Amino acid sequence: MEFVKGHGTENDFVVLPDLDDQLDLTVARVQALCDRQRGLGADGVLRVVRADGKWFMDYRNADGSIAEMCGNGLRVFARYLVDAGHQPQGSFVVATRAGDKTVTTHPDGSVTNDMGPARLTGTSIAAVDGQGIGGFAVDVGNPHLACVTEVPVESFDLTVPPGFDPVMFPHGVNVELINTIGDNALRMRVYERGVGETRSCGTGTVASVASWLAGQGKTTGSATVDVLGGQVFVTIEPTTSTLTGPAVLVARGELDKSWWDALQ
Ligand SMILES: N[C@@H](CCC[C@H](N)C(=O)O)C(=O)O
Repeated sequence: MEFVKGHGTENDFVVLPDLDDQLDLTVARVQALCDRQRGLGADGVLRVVRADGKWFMDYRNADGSIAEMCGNGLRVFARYLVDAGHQPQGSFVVATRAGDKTVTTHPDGSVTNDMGPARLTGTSIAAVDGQGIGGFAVDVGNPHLACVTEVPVESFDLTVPPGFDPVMFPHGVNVELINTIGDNALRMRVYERGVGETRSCGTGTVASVASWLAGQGKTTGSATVDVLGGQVFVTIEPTTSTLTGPAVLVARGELDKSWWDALQ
């Protein structure tokens, strides 16, 4: 069983090509694959399926839970399809649980995702390190609470999950902490639902820019977002948003069949 390891701004993934939709990707298998001691190690798994003439990105968080969308994963997924010869360089559509997304791969290895609309659904408070930090709830296909703060994001302890309002976010939420660091330039840290702190979150960067704009009374604009694993560029438009950033394939290999079969 083939695997590929890749990352987008160090948000890392195990890519599992399963074109004919044969794999039984159980929670235990996802957890083992993502475990950095007993598996390959990753923030999530991207299962590559070809269904009804379309590519489908089956995304799983490291804890085995299913999420609707993954922005960094989508770039890695697109890079894999081009690298494997399944798609020519350029634009094509990938189906996700949050709908069809157009991706455009570039010769320098970067990828631009059309992420769809970033919808602001209200305001709420994240409890981080004993502090209440206000932010906007943003739906980028998956749920975010994106909090612009003047407290330096480096100072927060994200080894502990942030608290949030379970009524507003009944299915959990990804929490972003954001500083403005220059003209149209942000820095972000993120605590991801189903994973913990990661070095980047693509949907989180889109939510962050939408929240930062909303704080200025704006609904459109662009910004770079520095994350622990690099930098991405986000544009928010009236009816959609785009995310551009690197997508790197690191390794490919074979999973051991007896290891896989022993996991239920
Ligand atoms: N890292 C991803 C987001 C993955 C899903 C998220 N943890 C969730 O549960 O919604 C990204 O790059 O967007």
